[in-house]
Order: sequence, then C-alpha cells, then structure tokens
Amino acid sequence: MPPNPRVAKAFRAMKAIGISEDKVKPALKNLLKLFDKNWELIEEENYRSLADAIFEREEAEAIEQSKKIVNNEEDYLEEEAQVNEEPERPLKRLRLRNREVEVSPSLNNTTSPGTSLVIPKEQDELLETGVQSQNQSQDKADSPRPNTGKLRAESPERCDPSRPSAVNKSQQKTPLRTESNSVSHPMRLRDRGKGSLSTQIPSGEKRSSLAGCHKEPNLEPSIAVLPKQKTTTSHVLVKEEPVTYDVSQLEVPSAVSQPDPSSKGESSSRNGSIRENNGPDLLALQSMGEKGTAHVVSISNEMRNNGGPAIVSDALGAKGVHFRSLDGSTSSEIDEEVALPQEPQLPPPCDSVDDGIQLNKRASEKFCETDEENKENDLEDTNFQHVERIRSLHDVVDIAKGQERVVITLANEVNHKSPPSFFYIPKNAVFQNAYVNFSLARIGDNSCCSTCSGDCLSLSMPCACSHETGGEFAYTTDGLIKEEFLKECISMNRDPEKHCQYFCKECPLERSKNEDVVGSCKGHLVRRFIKECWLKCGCNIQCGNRVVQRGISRKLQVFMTPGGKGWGLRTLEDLPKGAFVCEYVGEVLTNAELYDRVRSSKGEEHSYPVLLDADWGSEVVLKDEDALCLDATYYGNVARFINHRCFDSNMVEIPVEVETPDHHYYHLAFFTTRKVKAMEELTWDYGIDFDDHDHPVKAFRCQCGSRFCRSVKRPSRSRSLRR
Ligand SMILES: C[S@@+](CC[C@H](N)C(=O)[O-])C[C@H]1O[C@@H](n2cnc3c(N)ncnc32)[C@H](O)[C@@H]1O
Repeated sequence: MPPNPRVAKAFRAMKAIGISEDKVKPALKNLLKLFDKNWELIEEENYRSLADAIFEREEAEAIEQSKKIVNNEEDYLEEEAQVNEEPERPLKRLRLRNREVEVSPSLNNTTSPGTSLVIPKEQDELLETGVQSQNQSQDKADSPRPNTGKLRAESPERCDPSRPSAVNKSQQKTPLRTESNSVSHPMRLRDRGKGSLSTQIPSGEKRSSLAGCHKEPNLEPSIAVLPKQKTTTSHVLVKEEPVTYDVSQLEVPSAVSQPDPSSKGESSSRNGSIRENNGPDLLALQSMGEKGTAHVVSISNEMRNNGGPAIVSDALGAKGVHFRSLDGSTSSEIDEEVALPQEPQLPPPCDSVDDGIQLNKRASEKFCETDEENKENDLEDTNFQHVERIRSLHDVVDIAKGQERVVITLANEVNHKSPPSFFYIPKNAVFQNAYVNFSLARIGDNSCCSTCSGDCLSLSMPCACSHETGGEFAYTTDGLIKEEFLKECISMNRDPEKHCQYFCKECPLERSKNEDVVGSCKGHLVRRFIKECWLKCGCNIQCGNRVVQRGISRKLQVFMTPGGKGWGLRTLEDLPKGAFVCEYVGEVLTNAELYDRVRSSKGEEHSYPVLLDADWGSEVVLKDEDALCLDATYYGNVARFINHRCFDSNMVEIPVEVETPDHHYYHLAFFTTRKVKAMEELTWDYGIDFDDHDHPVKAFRCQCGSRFCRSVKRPSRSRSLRR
C-alpha cells in the first residue's frame, strides 16, 4: 500500500528539523492511538505535538539509559508504558516547554510560515500585575523626579526637521520648538567620517557658521535637574543562556563574565536600586524598569497584554503558553486510513541525533561520554546535556528562542559555519553606565494622550502623541510609514549634506576615542523621530500608533549570505514599502563604554555597534552617561545580522520615542524603503566611511554589490551618492 500522504507529510515536516523517520514512526503511531486517529490534533501547529512526543521519547530514553548506567535496574518498556499512560502529556509538555519548536520545512529551504507565540490572558495578567506592582513599589521607594528640563533644552536656533528636507544647513532657519508642538530631530547613527564631511565643514570657521544647527541650552529654570549618582552597578542585563548551537562551546559573553572592575562588587544602581550581580532573570530585567536604568522588558509585558503575542522566558516559566501557526492552517484534506510503519525501532542511545543538525550531533556525542566511575554526576550531566541537546534543536529552529511574536528560523545553504554565540534579547537592556530613565513623571500631559481610548489613528483630530511628527501620525492605518516621512528619512541617509547636522562643541564620541586630545566633531544628523503612544496613554496596545513596540511580526530568517558578508537577515514574505521590520536591539552603552570594548576587542570579524546620536544637539556638552549607543555583540536581536548596503539599501532606520521624551535614549527601528520580495536580503546603509579607521564598526571590505558602493573607488562617481 502506498504510504498515507499524511504520514509522509509528517515525516517530511520532522525531517526538516532533522528528525529521522525511525524516530517519527513510533511516536506517530503512539499519538494516533492516543488521539484516536485524529490527524488534526497531530498536524496542529505544524506537528508540534508530534515533535513533542518525539522529544518525550528521547528524553525518556535518555533517562532510562542513565538509570541503566547507575543501577541497571529499570526497564525501558516500563518507562515507555508510563509515558503512554499519559495521553495528555505531550500537549501538556508543549505548554510547559519554554523553547518551542516550530516544525517547519523551512529550516533548510526557508519558505516556512512562522509560528507566533501567544500568552493566554491569565498569563499576561500575571505578568502585568508583576510589572504594576514593581512600578508601584518603585513609586514609593523613589520619589519621582519632576519632569526635567534636561529632557529637551529649547533651542532658539535649531534645525527644524519638519521642514522640507532639501535645505542646505547654512540656509536653515530654526523655529522655536514649543512643548506642545515640539518637532523633534532626526538622527543618523553614523559617525560621518572624514570623507563625507570634509567638503561640508572644511574649517572651524565654517563649523561655527553652522550655528543654526547648534542648540544653546535654555533649561527651564523652574525645573530642577537632580544630580545623578554615579552608578556602581555591575552589569544589569543577564539572560539565562546564550543562543548557542553547540553545547560543547557554551561561552559566556564578556558582558556577563567581566563586570566592570570599577563596580567593586557593589550592586546598587545610580538611582539607588539594588541589583543582584548573579544573573537576574527576566523578572530582574523587568525590575530594571524601576529605577532609571530602565529596560523595556517591562513594556513588553504590557504590550503583549492586549496584543496577543507574547514573550516567554525560562525565568517566568512557560506556563500557559500556546502556539498557533501564523497562517492558521492545518491540513485536513487527506483520508484518515493510516498505513503505519512497523513497530518502532528505538534508536541506539548514543546515536540519537540525525545528521541534519550537526551541532546537535556533537551535543549527542558529548552526551555519550559517560564515565562509568562517576555515575552519580554522570546522571546529572547526562540529563543536563540531553536537555541542552533538545534546547539546541529548538534554538536552531527559532533563533529568538520564543521571545518574539514570530519564530525566526535559521538557514545555512552555503557552508558549515555555526551561528555565532550571543544572547538573544527582544528589547534593549542597559549595560551599566548609560542613563536611561523611564519614569512616568517625565512624561508631561503634552507628551501623552491619557484621555484617548482604543486606536488613536481613528481619531478625527490626532492626539498629542502626533505633535512630534508635526501634528499627524507617522503611520498609516495599515501600519506603514507615511510616504512623505519615509521619503525624508531615506533622503537623509542618501543625501545627508542636504540635511541639518549638529556639530558638538565637544563631541562625546571623539572624547571617547581619546580623552587627552579630543578631535573635532564630525557631525551628527539631526533626525526626525516617530513618537509612539505608551503606558501613560489611554489607548490600547493595538493602537495604530504603537507599531514598533509591538515587536517583530514579519517572517524573517537569519541566513548565511553567499557573498562573503557572513550571516544576514532576509524576509520570507513580501513586504510593502514603509513596513516595520525590526528594531535594532542591543546593550545600551555609553560611548565611553563602547570604546573601552572596541579597544579591548581583538580580531573579531564582525562588529555590531550603533550610535544613538539623533538628538545630540539638545545639549551643549553632552555628559558621557547621556551619549549612548547600542551594542549587539553579546546581547541583541535579529537586527544584529543585518548587513550593510551602500546607498540603495532596502531598509532605513528611524528613531522612535516610546518610553521617554528624553531623546538621548530611543529605539532604532527599521522600515522598508521599497517593496521587498520574499527571500530578499534585508539591508541598511550603516553610513560608514570606509576610510575612517576610528569608527567603532571596524572597516570591512564591502561586498554589498550596490552600484553605488562607497568602498569601490570610482573618482567620477557623483558626490551626492557618497555621503
Ligand atoms: C552587524 S554585523 C552583520 C552580521 C554579520 N554579517 C554576521 O555574520 O554576524 C556587521 C558586520 O557584518 C559584515 N558586513 C556587513 N555588511 C557587509 C558588506 N556589505 N560587505 C562585507 N561585510 C559586511 C562586517 O563584518 C560587519 O562588521
């Protein structure tokens, strides 16, 4: 009899994640029995229950094997019987498992739909309650700083990015900003580099003639700026494990393993909160929102409350997490008669991983290195390694480890390189000295829409949150960036000389490079910001003015590029122009901290820092703690894989204000500059000058392939294409 197509399909799905038929057969047979041949239950969520049942069996085998090693008493079949007596178990386990497997044929051939994670209401409520109570206790413990003039000093002479972009900075007049209609300033994270600016600012004289772009501080006198305590916190961001694909190569990023010596082991933050040095979990990350050294995890709980999708962490447990496929489809078209394969052949204990996933195989080899003389320890190790093996499989399937709304798969069709080891974090986290304060007291009534409800985009009169973007929202009702806004942001990257730049009197970036001889500022583009509604607003998480904070919703994949750029990011679905793709997430560092890292890092192939200098013009001399950047080297999200493309990249970065009106800290979000086809690599223009060897992004030989590539010396090339 020809094999039942449903069986064949199940085999294919399992094969795609490296599970061989001999492992699928017994589990499938068992499940069919348990589910009374209800195929839909098996096919649901991309065969999740099947994958889980296989893992169950493997786990049971591992335990059994270990037990045999210890006292040779237990009988495997008994264990099996026990598993079989619990028909609920695979599904229950699904709910309990933190790192879920999306069984998708896309692992290698990359066309899968993703799977989104949804926390049921109770779970969300729990998370929310946790956040609230933390915030409440914070309020008690910390008398909130008044709204501070430090947020934005008014500049009588400043570029107004809401004006048409094609204005030479020397011609610009800068209208006053008002609190209620403050149009803030766009940014480019780049150090402009020598080349691109040399013609714009050939001398100090010319620089001073750019006073129109400089801001004179004019702090509101009635508002006190409280002195900040110097932080002595050791690192504040920790996750429980790195994204690693080889348990034999687990490594702890230096951000974790090497707390700053200046911290002297103390654990209080600059705002007086106490931090544990030893590995805060997600709850600890949430608490970071309390005391100024804020972390956006606290937001993500709120945002997931209404939004459906959820993050799950080991720390919180994965209780109540369930899964649904993005396309919602389960195939049910095929007949139910099953021609099942023969009785399962249990795999030999030490040969339990299919060739498809080399790293898992290595993990399994390790699993087999049991020392007879040390049986007790071995039992623990074995179990640990087995769990790790399963986890590593999950991690290959979802590089975000369940922390994004969608599964982010990984594919390498080019070579045998493993993905780099790093901690996947879905939201920024403060490393140590960066001053980031998310206190609600900083958000004035003019900067939020407390009386709104539902979706602000449906209002006939845009609410206060649109002031930042000149009185209309940056987003369309389809969640895309409006054409004009997008056009200006793109133009800013492509023709920076046509846009306002700020030249620091004392540039924190230059100061970080060399404290003794501070070089002259190379300029920072004054960027336009999107301002999203947030906690203090009355609208809900589905409000159309909350796009970035809802997180990644597109099907993305990390893949090995064929062109020598290392790993890259691509889309698995067609994207319209102006679509939000992802945020650049990393550790929030001061530039001083970044350069310390750059100085001590040697020989790394890739670098991952991004400046947050969009609003450096808001103060005359920016303190180190306010001159921030993101570094995704050790902690980051998918954006750390986005490669550079000169000039005509298909994404543009836009600063987004969410939790704080203080634009020293903001989110950096990527939007498409044009329609992008499924399977196209996603790129952005780092804005680097390939001749600038001081740039924190180490010079690389650009392989972007753009005909406007700046690393290819073409003397005749139009200057406007070169930045
Ligand atoms: C943010 S990372 C991007 C991810 C990186 N490809 C990886 O494998 O992890 C930036 C690094 O990628 C490499 N890269 C990015 N764009 C490139 C390009 N157009 N040509 C060559 N290398 C590139 C450079 O090594 C750069 O330091």
